[in-house]
Amino acid sequence: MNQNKNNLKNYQEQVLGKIKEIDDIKKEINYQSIIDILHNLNNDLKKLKEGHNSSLKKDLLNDQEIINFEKKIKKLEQKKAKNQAKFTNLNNKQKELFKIFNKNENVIIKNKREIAFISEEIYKLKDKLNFLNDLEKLVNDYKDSVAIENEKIKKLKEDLKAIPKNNQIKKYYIKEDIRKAKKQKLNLHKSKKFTSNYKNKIRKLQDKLKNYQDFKNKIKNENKFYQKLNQRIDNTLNTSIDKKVDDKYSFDVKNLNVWYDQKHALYDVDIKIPKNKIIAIIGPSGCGKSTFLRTLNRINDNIPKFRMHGKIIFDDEYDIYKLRSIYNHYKKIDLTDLRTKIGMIFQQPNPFPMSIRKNVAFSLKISGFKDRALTEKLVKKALKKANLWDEVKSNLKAIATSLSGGQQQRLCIARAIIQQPEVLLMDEPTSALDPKSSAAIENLILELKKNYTIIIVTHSMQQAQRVSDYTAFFYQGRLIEFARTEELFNNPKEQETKNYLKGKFG
Ligand SMILES: Nc1ncnc2c1ncn2[C@@H]1O[C@H](COP(=O)(O)OP(=O)(O)OP(=O)(O)O)[C@@H](O)[C@H]1O
Repeated sequence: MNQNKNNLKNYQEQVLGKIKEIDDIKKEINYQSIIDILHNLNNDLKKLKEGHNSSLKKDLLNDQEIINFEKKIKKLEQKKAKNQAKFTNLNNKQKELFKIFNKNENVIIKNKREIAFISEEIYKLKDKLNFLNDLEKLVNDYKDSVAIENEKIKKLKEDLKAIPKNNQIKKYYIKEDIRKAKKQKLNLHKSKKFTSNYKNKIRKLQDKLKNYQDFKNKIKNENKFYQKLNQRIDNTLNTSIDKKVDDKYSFDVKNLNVWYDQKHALYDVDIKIPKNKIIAIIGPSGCGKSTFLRTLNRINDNIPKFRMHGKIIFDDEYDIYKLRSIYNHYKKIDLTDLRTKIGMIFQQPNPFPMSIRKNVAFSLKISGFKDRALTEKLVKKALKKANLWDEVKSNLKAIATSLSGGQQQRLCIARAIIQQPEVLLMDEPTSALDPKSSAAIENLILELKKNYTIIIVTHSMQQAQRVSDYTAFFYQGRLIEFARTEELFNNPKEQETKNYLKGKFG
């Protein structure tokens, strides 16, 4: 363990050393403007050389000026070479760091699997131990029983002595009782032996359990170590030359086309969805609103003959159809993780047929989270965020389907929130609800905006205007107009949008 700790420490020092090297190079070459510097140097050199040649030809420069020019050219060439070398060095070092990041990430994933496996083993062992502990209690009972049998035999022997010699029948019965008691003692002995073997086993199992628990903690700590280290690497890489994001976007959709078999459902959609805003998607029935929404967390993948072309960048970094960073091809994202970050709420509330508490805690449970106390806290927090806590706190054990439609929808929102998503996709979340419940959901959406990007498909133009910051209008599979909601409704630019708002179709 200590040896391992030292190894990890050395490894950490190595990686931190690499990070420092990169930071130093960045500082030295002012990496943000390195491309500009190289570009300018190239231009200067070109000009100087041209000037030099033409001046020589025209005989306009004296010898000293020629020497000065040549010196200047040489100096700049050296500067360029030096910067270029540093730049190349920086790129190579960053590549190395990408690789280390990826390697660490693999270890983390492997360790997580191992932790899940060990947790399962620990669970089984504890079960066995409980059973054996019960058996051990029986051993103690046996001891008492043996003592009783001994007492019985002693008493019977005394009785036997006291019986007159000629009373053979009585003697026979007492001897029979003694024989039975001895037999019983023998049985008890056998049982005792049997159970004391188990005692050994219990000890062994307890040792094994302790080893497992220690091992689990060790892996957990190791993972914390790798995660911290990768965070450091990520921070260094994320300030790399390529990545410069001023405005933050949850999605950058580029040239998206979608087909269901022969049906071309979306055409060349380009849209950037700003972070922590509410975006309404409107348009007549069948224009592709749901298709667009469902393409953002890839649940359309499940539809047979679904096909897409184009690119969707999530959170300024991940290509969601390639499942990797656009800056670092080694940095991958898992589809399940992605869907955790992009929660979805459907038209019909769909609580599971289990208690309110279990519904909200569901995702924690299936991801193997076993800390009961923390689960309770997170469930409460999610229900509070979903504005449902006060209505259900006294009866968390009630079956979720007994709630009203509006409450069920807020429960589904709590179930999505507990996964700490970054985006909530909502497909007509209020169309199955009465006006009062709809208003509660709308208020909730407005509150949630602080923490999440919300994209909401709605048939109601009033709702779009009430809740959203931006509105996208789709028509016949095309994104016709995307603008601030006020602008789109008061001053639409496109003829189709004007027609739709006037109620000419849909
Ligand atoms: N699973 C599918 N298989 C084949 N075609 C589909 C499928 N899902 C949707 N479509 C078609 O794709 C087009 C877009 O449908 P989509 O459901 O995205 O539209 P929408 O604007 O959400 O409609 P609505 O407002 O009626 O819900 C429609 O012509 C629809 O018939």
